Amino acid sequence: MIEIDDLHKRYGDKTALAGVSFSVKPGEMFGFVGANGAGKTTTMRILMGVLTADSGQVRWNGGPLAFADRRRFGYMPEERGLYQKMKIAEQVEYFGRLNGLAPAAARKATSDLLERLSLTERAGDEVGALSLGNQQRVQLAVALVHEPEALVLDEPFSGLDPIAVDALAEVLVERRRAGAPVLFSSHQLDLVERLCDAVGIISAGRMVASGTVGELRAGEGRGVLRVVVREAAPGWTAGLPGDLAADGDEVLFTGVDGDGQEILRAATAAGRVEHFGWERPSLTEIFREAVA
Ligand SMILES: Nc1ncnc2c1ncn2[C@@H]1O[C@H](COP(=O)(O)OP(=O)(O)OP(=O)(O)O)[C@@H](O)[C@H]1O
Repeated sequence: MIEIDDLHKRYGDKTALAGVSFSVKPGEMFGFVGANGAGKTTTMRILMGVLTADSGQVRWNGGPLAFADRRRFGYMPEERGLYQKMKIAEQVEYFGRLNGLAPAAARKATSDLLERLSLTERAGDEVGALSLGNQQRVQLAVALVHEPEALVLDEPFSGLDPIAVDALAEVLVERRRAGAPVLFSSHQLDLVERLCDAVGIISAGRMVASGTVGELRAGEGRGVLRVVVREAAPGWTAGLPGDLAADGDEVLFTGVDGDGQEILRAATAAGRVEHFGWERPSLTEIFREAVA
């Protein structure tokens, strides 16, 4: 398990992190989201030992995260660091070796990954000759080649076409299934909503919301309860909780705490209930509200 505990970081007089804490469990995919400049990259750099925190701790399986542990992590930094003149397959293999794989294992893992990421035909090309999206795929292959025990990926999906997004998502899901904690940052909230077990929203160096997507969407007072009652006696909504807006037989309740069973009982007593259901906010709406 990766645990980030109360990280603080200043750059000169600029506060980048003001107490960031969260954890990523084994086999959990954690989406790290936040506006530009919120502190995601700084957090990930501290996690990977590229930067030191002013205070706070990063723990791995209960103990301080050591250099040797980090070698078994897969990291994709924000500043992509590939050797432009080196051939793709050689480069991925090289990083595999650097991270402890034996030569044959590095070769096999490289060839498998290039296949998965549709790069096999480019294996002998120099990285510098690739489009940006394809360079991104190589960067991902480099982060994944040694079958890391944990993944820390800064914007891994940015700039990828939809087919590459699916291929990468599949690889990440596999690593998760193998028990690795997977942490990635992204501005693609639909993707985070689709893939992640847990989400953390950071704003101005503080975590302002975290939990499973389901928890965030169903939070107290969140969402709109939509009720349609046919042939209801007028005034059936009198005294019910929340703010309501009626349009014919349809009534929308907002700001309702709890599960709305009281409203269901009143609706059933009043007429024929055709619809009773929560319309939950999307992650994008939750994000906007959290960082506002
Ligand atoms: N080397 C640096 N020197 C000074 N300020 C920095 C430095 N690196 C980051 N910052 C500042 O720290 C804050 C957090 O930046 P960070 O890069 O961690 O945000 P982010 O959430 O990753 O943003 P983005 O989504 O734009 O990548 C920002 O205000 C940024 O300007």
